[in-house]
Amino acid sequence: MKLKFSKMHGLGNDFMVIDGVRQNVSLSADAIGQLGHRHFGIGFDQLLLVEKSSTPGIDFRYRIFNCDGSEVEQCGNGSRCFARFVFDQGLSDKTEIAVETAKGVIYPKLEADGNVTVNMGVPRFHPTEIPFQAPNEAIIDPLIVDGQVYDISVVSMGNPHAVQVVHSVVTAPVALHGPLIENHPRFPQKVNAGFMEVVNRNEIHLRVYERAAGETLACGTGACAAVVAGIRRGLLDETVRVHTRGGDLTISWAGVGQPVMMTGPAVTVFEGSIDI
Ligand SMILES: N[C@@H](CCC[C@H](N)C(=O)O)C(=O)O
Repeated sequence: MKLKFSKMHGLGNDFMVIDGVRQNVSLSADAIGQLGHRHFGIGFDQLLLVEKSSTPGIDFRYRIFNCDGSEVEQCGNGSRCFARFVFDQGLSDKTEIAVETAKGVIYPKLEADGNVTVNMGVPRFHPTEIPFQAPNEAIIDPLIVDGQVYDISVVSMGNPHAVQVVHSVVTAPVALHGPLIENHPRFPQKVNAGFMEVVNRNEIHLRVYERAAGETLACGTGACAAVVAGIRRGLLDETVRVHTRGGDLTISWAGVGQPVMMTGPAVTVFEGSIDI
């Protein structure tokens, strides 16, 4: 069978996006892993699958798979590409849609300037919602990694994040400590590890070692989690420019109980088809 797809990216976080509304798609974790391979496949950080939703008032269902084939709950850069894809492919003529994910509904909106703004939902902090092994909810938790104590803030944006503040993202040991944090036994479903350098109250630099994908050029949910963590620590104001290695995102959060808003680009690189 020939499977049609688009190759897209949000700030260099790259995706294979598949229309599962007009195509009958069934891919095993192994098959996704092969497609995701940078040398033997198409290559991507995540595969995004567009499906119909059976929930009244919801336009689509959004399924996300890391490049190792594992299904995950949320992907921020992917959500902007998802909205651009369904509009450009004629699956919807709406510029604002409601999209069901494994962990709640998100609301992407295509902006006149080509960017996409997404209401990413309300962040969660309770250890059981991450999940994270801790006696109670805290803004900062000490995590012992390789004999050192890391002050992390845990945030769920649907998917799990552990954010730490570093002096410089250039010298931060992302490749060395990212996998140790990702696989730390206190995170039973693993975690995305964020390294945030605060420039001022409205600007940060961020690198994220993503669960199952390694360091990516940008992580949308990682940016949301970092800004939320920075605001809770009293370091940041409500609206923050996040500089990633792949470019900039704007993230806003009005506080506990409020949704996180993310604005940034979504780019189609090419369309293709592959025999599966
Ligand atoms: N790149 C994404 C996050 C993708 C999922 C993540 N690796 C996980 O396992 O939770 C983003 O832009 O949010």
